[in-house]
Amino acid sequence: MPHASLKDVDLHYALAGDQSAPVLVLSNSLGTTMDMWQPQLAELSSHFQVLRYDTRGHGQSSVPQGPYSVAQLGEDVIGLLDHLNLDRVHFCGLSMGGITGMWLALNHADRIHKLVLSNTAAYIGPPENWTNRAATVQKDGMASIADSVVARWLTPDYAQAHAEQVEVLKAMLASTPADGYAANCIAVRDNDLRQEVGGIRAPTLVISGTGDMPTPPSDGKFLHSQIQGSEYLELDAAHLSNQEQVSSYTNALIKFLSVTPA
Ligand SMILES: O=C(O)CC1=CCC(=O)O1
Repeated sequence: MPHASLKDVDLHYALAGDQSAPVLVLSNSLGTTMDMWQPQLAELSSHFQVLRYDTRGHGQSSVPQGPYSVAQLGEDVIGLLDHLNLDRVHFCGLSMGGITGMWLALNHADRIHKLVLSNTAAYIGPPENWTNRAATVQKDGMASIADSVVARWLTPDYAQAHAEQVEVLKAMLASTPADGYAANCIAVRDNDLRQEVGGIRAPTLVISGTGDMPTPPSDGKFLHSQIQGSEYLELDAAHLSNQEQVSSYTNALIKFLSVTPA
């Protein structure tokens, strides 16, 4: 799959779907790759030109020297859009991907048409958790956190019934470069958009998971309360709600992104 050589990073990306359809960018969460969107890919590609990419430090993208900032993650998206001559796009990000989306909608409002903020928060504390997690993976490797982190991505009942999917997610996390993961932990740690998200003007859908512990519904409701005219959807899921509630998640995206605002 192609790479875009940007200022200080090579971004691995994939573009699928009808070239005349609106572009929808999908942005992955911390410790996953663009493959996290596999459950949505076929259906979304029949409505949109779907652009997925591996956030810097993840998957097959390069791992520039860290720590990173959310501004860097956002500028990577702008670099990728420029590289592909894409002017204005829909953007859906989950967790860290959602933070990137908030930053883009605030700092490059002219490039973002509609925004989906999924299982995310304007601020994910406490900071010491991120500092400790970054230090742990650099000392003990990614495998050392795989069980505890993935346990929070899916509800216990769902995980028990989908053991194979759990293993795929653990392998995805474990194969993330430790330096890249740690550098992104610091980007999440240092991000606080609570005072700014009220400035988002893009039509926005906020998606939460009832059983999401890292970014609980209270975080999604905060975003909904701050972003004028936003819509709110809560799914019966944990953090990776797109994996656990595949059809509800995909249908919600298609419905929201396809409606023309009055
Ligand atoms: O993996 C986690 O711990 C939850 C999470 C926070 C930011 C993100 O992208 O995932």
